[in-house]
Amino acid sequence: MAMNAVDTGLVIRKRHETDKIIALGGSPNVGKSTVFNELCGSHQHTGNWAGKTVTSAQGYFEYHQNGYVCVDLPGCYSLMAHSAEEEVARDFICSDKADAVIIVCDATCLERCMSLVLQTLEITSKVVVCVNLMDEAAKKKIEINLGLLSKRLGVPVIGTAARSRDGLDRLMEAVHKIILSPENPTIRIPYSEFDDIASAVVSTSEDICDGAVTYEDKNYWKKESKIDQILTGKWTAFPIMFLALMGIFWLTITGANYPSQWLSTFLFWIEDQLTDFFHWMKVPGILTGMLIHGVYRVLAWVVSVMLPPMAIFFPLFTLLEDVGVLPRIAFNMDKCFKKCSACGKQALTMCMGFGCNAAGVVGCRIIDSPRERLIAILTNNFVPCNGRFPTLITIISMFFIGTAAGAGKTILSAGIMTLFIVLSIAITFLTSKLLSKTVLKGIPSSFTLELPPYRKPQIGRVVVRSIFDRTLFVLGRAVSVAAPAGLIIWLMANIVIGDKTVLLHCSDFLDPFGRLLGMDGVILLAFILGFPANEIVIPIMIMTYMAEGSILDIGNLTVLRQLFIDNGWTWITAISVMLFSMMHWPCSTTCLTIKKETQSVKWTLLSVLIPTATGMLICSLFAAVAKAIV
Ligand SMILES: Nc1nc2c(ncn2[C@@H]2O[C@H](COP(=O)(O)OP(=O)(O)OP(=O)(O)O)[C@@H](O)[C@H]2O)c(=O)[nH]1
Ligand SMILES: [Mg+2]
Repeated sequence: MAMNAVDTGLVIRKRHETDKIIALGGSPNVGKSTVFNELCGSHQHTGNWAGKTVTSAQGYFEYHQNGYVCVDLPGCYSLMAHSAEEEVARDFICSDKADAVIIVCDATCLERCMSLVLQTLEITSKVVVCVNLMDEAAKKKIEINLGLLSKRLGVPVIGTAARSRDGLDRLMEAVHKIILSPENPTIRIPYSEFDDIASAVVSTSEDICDGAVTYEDKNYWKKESKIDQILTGKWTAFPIMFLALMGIFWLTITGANYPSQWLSTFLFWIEDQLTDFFHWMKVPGILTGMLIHGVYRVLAWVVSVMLPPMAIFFPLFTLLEDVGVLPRIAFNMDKCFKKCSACGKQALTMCMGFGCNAAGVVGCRIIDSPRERLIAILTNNFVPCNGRFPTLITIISMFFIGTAAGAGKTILSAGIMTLFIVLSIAITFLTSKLLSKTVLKGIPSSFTLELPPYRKPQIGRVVVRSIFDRTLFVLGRAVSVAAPAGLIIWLMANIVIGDKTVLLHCSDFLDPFGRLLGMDGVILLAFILGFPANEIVIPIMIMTYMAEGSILDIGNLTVLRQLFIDNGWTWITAISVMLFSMMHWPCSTTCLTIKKETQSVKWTLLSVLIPTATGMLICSLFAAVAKAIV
């Protein structure tokens, strides 16, 4: 059998020499990563839209005492790759690295997945076809004759419902057998022998499915198209999106309010206990200062301010993602992006950016045209990521709403937050347009955006997974940055050079620049020190202001507000900080990711320069106008 050995550049990490390698390929959004996660116990990103997996992932599991390395590949419709991530899949399937290839198909539209199966069979006979989403097919009254399909294809065809692990054992049994069997050219029943039709020998996807897939209820998509008419309708789409966004923020702000206060009360109570304990142990004052008033205090702040909103926002976002709302949002925004000569899929990468800009930047691989991909990468940072939401929420609560929670007040804060997000999206459009008129000239390419079927999410699972995989992950990263930052700030606040502390020297130096932008030197310093992670910006401001005076109960927003006001904050400062928080340099992780994705220092620098310059321009304009009015 002819096999092209393609160098895939993918390093397979086997645990034992005898481990077997399984490739998991298939069309986009058919459940490859779900199969992968269930087999390997991993937590690859899954969700109901096409193009989540953009690089391959590896996992390990044992079945019948045999070791398997499983490779989760990006989705592709055919082995004729169009985009970077499809190439990853094609190269791996075409290389001879895999001992077996599982092609995952969607049971509700099997025909569409069949051409990839046929193409793969041209390359290797070690194929197992996994017809996934059998539960959905059953709901839609689609019947599939797996035996007949297997006969026609000449390889095992196994029905699964990966999300509930149904059929995965049978799948592995088949894989195990096919790996053990000697390599045979696939013996397929030629088309001429399919029952009564005898006109052609070459089988196509249609022929393979003919008679093996029956639709009992042909109108099953009627209900979905009705929902789509509303969600993507000319007059309804944008108001619904706006309200949904506001609803998410309302739930996040309302839900996070009390837990945030409880957490901070608790964590600062611990701080007191720790201080007493250090005193009792006769630990030198400098060490107590560094560890408790430096490291611990910033950590406590990051955790109490960030954890509750994230623990609410991420599950909500994941639910929308699993139902299938994300691609509808992209569909609605397609026209706007086209007008800016950018790609409609940028809406998807923008949505990813709300979670984490670095993830959004990697997600840009789903955009085929290099020009449009660069536009999406360069503007991703305009939507505030989860590290910046808490900053925005805290400032809104402190300066515009008051700290007492009431239904009216939280709706107002959700409204303000939504307006800021709409602004950030508007700036994304403007910058995309500007880029496509200047350094990244070109006409928009066309693409097909898939609207996946609505899927019922498993709510309990979504909540648990989004808390463990996303919330704790992001929090962990923030905490690991916050600890050393706390130490550095404490040192800067306690080392005196000349007549003042290093911290004061720095903030005094930055003060004139900060004032120009409607802020002050301390705030600008906090943004600069927050380069490793945006989450620590507010804690740094608090620490710096506190290094000058001293207050005790910083867990309380009213006290905190007073601290800020005592340091000269007005509503102008508050809005300037919010604007600058949305528009300044990307965090270090995002910068590194941009460098990796673009392979270019020039584009990385530009991606720092664009939001920073925009933020400076908008903040200084706002500050000048606002001060003139007041
Ligand atoms: N009802 C049902 N849903 C499933 C099943 N398997 C996967 N899903 C859902 O289908 C959606 C897509 O699953 P993924 O595993 O992300 O699909 P993928 O093929 O890896 O997608 P890409 O990486 O984007 O190509 C997710 O929302 C899953 O929860 C299943 O057996 N039944
Ligand atoms: Mg995937």
